Amino acid sequence: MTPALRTEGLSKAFTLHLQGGTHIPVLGGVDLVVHAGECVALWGPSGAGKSTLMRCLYGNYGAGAGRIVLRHRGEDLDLVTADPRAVIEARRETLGYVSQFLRVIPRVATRDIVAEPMIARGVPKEEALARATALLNRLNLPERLHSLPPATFSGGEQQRVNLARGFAPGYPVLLLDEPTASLDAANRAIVISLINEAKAQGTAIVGIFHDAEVREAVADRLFDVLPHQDAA
Ligand SMILES: Nc1ncnc2c1ncn2[C@@H]1O[C@H](COP(=O)(O)OP(=O)(O)OP(=O)(O)O)[C@@H](O)[C@H]1O
Repeated sequence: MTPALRTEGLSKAFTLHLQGGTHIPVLGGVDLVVHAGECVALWGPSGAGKSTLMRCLYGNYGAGAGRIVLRHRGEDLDLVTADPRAVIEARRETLGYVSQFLRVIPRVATRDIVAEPMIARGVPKEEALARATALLNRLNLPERLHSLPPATFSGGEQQRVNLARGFAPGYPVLLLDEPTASLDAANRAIVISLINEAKAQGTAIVGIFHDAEVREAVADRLFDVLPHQDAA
């Protein structure tokens, strides 16, 4: 089976230009393979490079070497060399990302923030808004908050808005960076259900789950992210 997402020899280092060009190697030769319907949890000590790998997978960080191959529209797309427009299109159609923190857009209502990626994928506005409302309700976000911008929401409320926005479109590949970090037990259980339902529908998931209970409930396997040998 063709993987939904894979990396081949992915390396990433940071160069601190304001610190005399200090070179910090983080990822070295990472070969990650994720298939449709499975959830792979990134695993490794603090500082090993899990978040860095996640950001590379979404194309937020350029790679130093190697390939990041996404199955997009039935073909392989190398996110490392792809044209920026192709990356944007892949994010719209194929690759979703739920980061830990919501990037708040001023004055835009929560319901619209959640509906926006669905509308961008061609879902009619009314249907997108209805799906947004249903998912926000499922995540226990009080209905009185749906029409407000989330700037003043609590950390857990903002995380649930982010989760609704990431899960609603049904991306074939979903990246989850600590999706339950700010949530209580009841909402964590709902997120576990959402992840397992997405897997059952064929979504390939890569996640960072510091919460052992969540990780054990959703992850099919762990992928070791090792501290770079030059960094030891
Ligand atoms: N933008 C950056 N510039 C310079 N160094 C960075 C940058 N981002 C991350 N690093 C460094 O890369 C290393 C890996 O960081 P990263 O956040 O990916 O680790 P992590 O495995 O996710 O850790 P944690 O489990 O603590 O969140 C760290 O040593 C960090 O200092």
